[in-house]
Amino acid sequence: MAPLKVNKILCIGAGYVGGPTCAVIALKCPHITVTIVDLNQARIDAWNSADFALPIYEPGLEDVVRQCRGRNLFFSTDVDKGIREADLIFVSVNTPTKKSGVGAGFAADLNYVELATRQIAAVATSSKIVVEKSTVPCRTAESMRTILEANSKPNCRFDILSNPEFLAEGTAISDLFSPDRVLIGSLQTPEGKAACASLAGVYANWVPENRILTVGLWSSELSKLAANAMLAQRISSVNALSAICEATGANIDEVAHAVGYDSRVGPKFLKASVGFGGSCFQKDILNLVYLSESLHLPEVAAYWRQVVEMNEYQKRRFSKRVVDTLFNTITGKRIAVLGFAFKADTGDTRESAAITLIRDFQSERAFVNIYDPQVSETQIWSDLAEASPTVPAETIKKQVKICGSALEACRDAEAVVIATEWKEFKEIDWKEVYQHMKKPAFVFDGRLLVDAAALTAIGFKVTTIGRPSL
Ligand SMILES: NC(=O)C1=CN([C@@H]2O[C@H](COP(=O)(O)OP(=O)(O)OC[C@H]3O[C@@H](n4cnc5c(N)ncnc54)[C@H](O)[C@@H]3O)[C@@H](O)[C@H]2O)C=CC1
Ligand SMILES: O=C(O)[C@H]1O[C@H](OP(=O)(O)OP(=O)(O)OC[C@H]2O[C@@H](n3ccc(=O)[nH]c3=O)[C@H](O)[C@@H]2O)[C@H](O)[C@@H](O)[C@@H]1O
Repeated sequence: MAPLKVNKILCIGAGYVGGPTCAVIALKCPHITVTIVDLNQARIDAWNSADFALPIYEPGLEDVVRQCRGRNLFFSTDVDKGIREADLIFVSVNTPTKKSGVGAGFAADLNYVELATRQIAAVATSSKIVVEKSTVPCRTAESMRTILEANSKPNCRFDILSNPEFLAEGTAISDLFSPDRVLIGSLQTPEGKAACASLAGVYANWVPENRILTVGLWSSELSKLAANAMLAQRISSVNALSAICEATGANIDEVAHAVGYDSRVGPKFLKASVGFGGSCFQKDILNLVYLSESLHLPEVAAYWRQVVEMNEYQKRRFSKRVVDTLFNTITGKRIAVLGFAFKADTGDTRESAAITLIRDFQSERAFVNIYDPQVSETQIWSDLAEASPTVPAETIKKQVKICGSALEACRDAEAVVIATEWKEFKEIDWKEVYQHMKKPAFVFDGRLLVDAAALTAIGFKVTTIGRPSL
């Protein structure tokens, strides 16, 4: 069966994945028309804004959108029109953890995937390749196929592919320009293989052939969950070791360096931290836990669950260390939290460790000053309200101040907590910060970011994750 040549691509979901991924496809494939649709009008308006005030902050993204928007890249809320016109449709909608019902707290909420699939089935009048871009539990493609086939019109066939996304926020554009691999899963039938070749043909416009991996549908779906689980497991492993370092006098940076030098382990993703955040690690591991339990594999479920538990422990441990070091009480004290995003170079705050730390400080009745170079005030207030649903908004506003600079956040504070590894925190004038803080002035480095010896020489009392207290 000859693969279909793709001329028109639709992406349903203009979020952190759909937006950058399909913008890069438009850039690299000028002969393909790419339309990205979303139900969220404000999001689409931001993608279309005249001054390129895009809805997500991602280095290099604006440049890509500037080159393609209006040429072969379009953003719209007209989902039906997009479906009718496309040959290939990416489903890149959110798949959050279920909040209620069966599997609440663990299983992925597939409602958005199902609604998008049903809309494709209802509207399509010609054959389509439907690509699962969202991260989904193993065998979701089967449910999508059942829905599509049960609702398809005559002469309308649907081929389903799995093409999970591996980009990381903050480096999305470079990850998309030169991915370690592109993974495409398909049914191993002639039709499935032809659809797979069509999508591979799109990526082949810029990705070397040996980096385009083609596998079975279920392997592809599971590989995405497995990749995130194993990445998160590395961080939980190094964070577990950081607790041993603090108690023994070993230094986690030195330990990680020594371990990572083994070519079988490798040096990347071994940075101890105040805990991993982001929209996916926790969600995808819980999804794997749920899958394991559903398959009656309780030992496997417990194994993966521990990765998330270790992460919770790391955040708790760090908050406690702040309180212990500040003479066992932070009530009425002012703490500057530098960084609110879940990692540097993104404005995304989903599951950010900073949110948990600030909630802990608030419950100890401390005052908190927050500064982040990319996160909006509205987002911070909304995250803090969600983290403490029983605390009235006025109480939160009395305890928390959002500041316009790191220096302003640190003024009159007794302690600075580095929660996100923004480069600018390394480069601030720490001597000036010291002058304006209460004494003794404490720094808690949750990201192994600053030069502890240099700060100690200025006069700070520095506590670093994975190193014993001075
Ligand atoms: N954020 C990340 O770095 C990565 C996320 N993923 C996965 O990609 C998927 C999407 O994640 P994000 O882009 O972060 O989510 P997001 O929440 O930023 O974007 C999803 C978008 O889909 C839209 N949407 C939902 N249902 C729709 C429908 N029926 N029609 C039109 N639009 C609809 C929502 O309004 C939202 O704007 C998730 O499954 C996630 O696990 C995978 C790799 C990386
Ligand atoms: O499925 C997803 O959503 C994505 O999840 C992660 O990407 P992302 O969450 O954007 O960012 P990471 O760089 O993986 O960082 C995740 C968290 O781990 C923390 N981290 C990372 C690395 C490290 O060594 N130590 C550490 O604490 C980061 O600060 C951050 O809070 C994966 O890296 C991507 O491959 C995947 O596509």
